[in-house]
Amino acid sequence: MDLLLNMGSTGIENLVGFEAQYSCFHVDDSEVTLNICLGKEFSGGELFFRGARCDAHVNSDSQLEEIFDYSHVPGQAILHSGRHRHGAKATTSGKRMNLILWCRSSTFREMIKYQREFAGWCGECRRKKRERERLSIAATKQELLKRRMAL
Ligand SMILES: O=C(O)CCC(=O)C(=O)O
Ligand SMILES: [Fe+2]
Repeated sequence: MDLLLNMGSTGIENLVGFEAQYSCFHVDDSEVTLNICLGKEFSGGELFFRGARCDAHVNSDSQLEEIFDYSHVPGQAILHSGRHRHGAKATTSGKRMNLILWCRSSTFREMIKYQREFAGWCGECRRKKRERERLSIAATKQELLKRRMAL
């Protein structure tokens, strides 16, 4: 969500559209993806999301709270960050037709190279930052305890 909000101001200058064709786990070459379910009668084909990641962490594990599945509804669309790792499960019966629109912004791609605070949208960057803070607090507590004992 952070990524979607942050890119709002940069504008989209490039749109790529195609019919859904792959189901493997991936990130899109887009800032934002619009996935429109055109129908028809089908079962299966659920989307599964496993957390947004920057290039450095694209293969890292998912945390439990990042696991999210979505069942397509004909006539409805889903908007997601291109960096949100996802895939589509197999269609188990019928025919599913989805129109995918990749919205790209080269301005946004440049900005995230230089603006460190944008790293907050990557779940793994956030997790590592929290871990560093936890270790630093633990070390400070330990140090204070040692000093008190030495008095
Ligand atoms: O609905 C699908 O089969 C493709 C899903 C996908 O890759 C996307 O929404 O970006
Ligand atoms: Fe995709």
